Amino acid sequence: MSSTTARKGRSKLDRQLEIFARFEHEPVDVLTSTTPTPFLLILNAGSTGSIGGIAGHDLEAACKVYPGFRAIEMLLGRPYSYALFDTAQHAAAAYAGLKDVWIPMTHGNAKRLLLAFATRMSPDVALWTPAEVALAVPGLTVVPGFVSPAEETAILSSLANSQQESAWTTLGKRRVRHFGYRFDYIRRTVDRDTSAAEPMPSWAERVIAAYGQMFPDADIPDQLTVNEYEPGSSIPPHTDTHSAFGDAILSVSLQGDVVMEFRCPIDSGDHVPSTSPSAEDGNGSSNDSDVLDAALTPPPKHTRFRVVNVHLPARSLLIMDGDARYQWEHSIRPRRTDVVRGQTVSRTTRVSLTFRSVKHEPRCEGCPWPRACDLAK
Ligand SMILES: O=C(O)CCC(=O)C(=O)O
Ligand SMILES: [Fe+2]
Repeated sequence: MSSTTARKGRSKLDRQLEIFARFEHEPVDVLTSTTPTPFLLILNAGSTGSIGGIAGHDLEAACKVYPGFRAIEMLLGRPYSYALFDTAQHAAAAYAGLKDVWIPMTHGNAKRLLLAFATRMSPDVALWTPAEVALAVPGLTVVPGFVSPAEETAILSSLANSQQESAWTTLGKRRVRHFGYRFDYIRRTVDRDTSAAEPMPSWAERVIAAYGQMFPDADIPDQLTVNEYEPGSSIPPHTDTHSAFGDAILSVSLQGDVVMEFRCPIDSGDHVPSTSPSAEDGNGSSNDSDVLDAALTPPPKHTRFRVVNVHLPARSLLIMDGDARYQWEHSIRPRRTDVVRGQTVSRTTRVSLTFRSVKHEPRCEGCPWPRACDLAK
């Protein structure tokens, strides 16, 4: 390559980096890394169509010949995308192979990719592979296909039994129902009198048994909250009450998919570079009049968060443990659509089964996450 061409290439890269930084609201040096990361950033191939309109499958075809390739992530309306690799070394090999190479496109000419390494994925990308989720939020596990379609149908029809209509409580725009133990929304803790809740149904015992088989060392849940969300309904950001429930919190998604948001205050010892505006800045949760199974103390205004969106497909199991359970907050934003793998998908009714193990005394000894702990307040 001549030095003039190299100079031109460099300034084009710089320009695209600036555009990228504007979308991501962070400086380029925070968003990108000079040493390889698993996130290969493709600065001139996105889903806008205005910058050459390379298709996702063209990028995939170019990347999948490199070992360790996992997926292409595109965001609607953004001029950049990501190629995800298992490790930084795999991404480095692909970078070396793809840099300065013309990539054939289905619709038209070839295109030369402008590449860099990103320190993380955009928080607007909903993660959808279990490996990505585990990397992004410590203690978070997604098990796709945990419940079979037949079991899903059986559970939903049992819950739809019209004779049990009165067992549901409406909270904001969602309905809830408690089995095993009830949650006391006034005292914001679990009601330890088992007669206050419906007994665990046989289908819940089957779900618990399947979990116990998969994770033989885990505590066996004895409390279940069923949430039913219509499209557009939400649950505000919260951490499930530390003093009331044990380590793992499980959520089984049924009937509809959703994108769940996880967030962690930036200065809480989790030193990660990604930020996103606080919910007060426009995602609708400050107007959320909802109540939930948590000691909810809103974080101070202008708190900056590391935000990770996670796609929960119907019939998947989500496990929140460790930091994900005790430090990160989870929420469902009040939207009618989610963006998953670059596609806008309409939400449908979603029923979630949240399984927890009740602590028989309120306690959370020596909590390493005091900021999120109801007893440390
Ligand atoms: O709908 C879900 O998956 C989560 C529900 C939840 O966070 C809760 O009930 O505490
Ligand atoms: Fe929760």
